Amino acid sequence: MARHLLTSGVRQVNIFSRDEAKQDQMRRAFNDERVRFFLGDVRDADSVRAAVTGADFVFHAAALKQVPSCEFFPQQAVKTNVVGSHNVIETAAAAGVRSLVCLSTDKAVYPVNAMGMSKALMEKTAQAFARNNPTSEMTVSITRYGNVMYSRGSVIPAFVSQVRAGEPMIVTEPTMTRFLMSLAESVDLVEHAFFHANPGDLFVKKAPASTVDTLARAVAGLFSDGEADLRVIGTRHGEKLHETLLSREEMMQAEDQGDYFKVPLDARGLQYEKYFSEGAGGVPQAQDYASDNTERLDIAATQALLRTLPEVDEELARR
Ligand SMILES: O=c1ccn([C@@H]2O[C@H](COP(=O)(O)OP(=O)(O)O[C@H]3O[C@H](CO)[C@@H](O)[C@H](O)[C@H]3O)[C@@H](O)[C@H]2O)c(=O)[nH]1
Repeated sequence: MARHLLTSGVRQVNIFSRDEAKQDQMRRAFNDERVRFFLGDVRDADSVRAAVTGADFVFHAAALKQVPSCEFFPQQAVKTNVVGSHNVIETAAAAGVRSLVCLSTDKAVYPVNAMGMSKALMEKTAQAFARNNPTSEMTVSITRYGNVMYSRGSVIPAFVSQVRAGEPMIVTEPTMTRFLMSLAESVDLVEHAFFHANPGDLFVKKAPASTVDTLARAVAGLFSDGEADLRVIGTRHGEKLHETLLSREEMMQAEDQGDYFKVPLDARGLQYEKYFSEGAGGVPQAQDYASDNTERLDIAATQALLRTLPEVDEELARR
């Protein structure tokens, strides 16, 4: 995101995070005076204030995001993903930020794990801010992602290194499906939200999906000449068989924007009797938008998608 912003000619990019070592790596990689680094933690509102003061746009991606670890430490997920997000929203609004995009996940829909539950509450916190502060200068919006391919700690780099080492590929449940998005597409989604959001809007990018079995075989086919060697270990703590980017109820409200769906804020107040109208009738036809009913990629199509990733090209060049 920062790289993308710098090429688009912004005046300054503030990067706020907890990890000084990673900041040091980024400082060297960017080597650009327009990038400023702020150490802190979203749990500490004072540290957030320094980073958002003077900013026009804020992109909030700070989170505990690993499903299994949040199952063991749910309070930590609440502190960072819920309380921390509240701190970011309130602090950014007070500092005069014009637009804040909060990153969420398909795991926030019908959540079954602590990570998804905490992200669902982050979404509610952002929507409640929009509903309760109609005169705020700041537009807060939400983007919901499926799996971002090759993101740190995710399954694709793990599969690549297992194949390269000649080790079996560790597969949880072969029939599990996941939406697949590239990092470039996830940057586009945030940009789309920055430019098109009304307060409280939620955006998703339409995306295809594959089973984990297909994904593993696609990686094996790209990085080895032999048969895929899969070791099935079963579902991990808190994992779902399929993910949902939009619930049926959200699909009923969603606006189809081509590559994106936008779900507008339900801005009604608590006095529901004001909204009574006769004759709504009928059962609205809508389905969840889920990884088991979106476009399904086979091995060849998954490989074609993987080949569009710069990380995969770099790895293949090292073969
Ligand atoms: O060694 C492994 C690790 C994972 N999986 C499976 O691969 C898929 C993807 O797993 P992973 O890359 O760990 O991603 P998720 O657990 O689906 O979660 C990621 O994708 C979410 C969006 O769905 C984000 O919200 C999370 O932050 C991010 O960690 C899942 O079906 C896993 O069960 C394996 O088969 N073997």
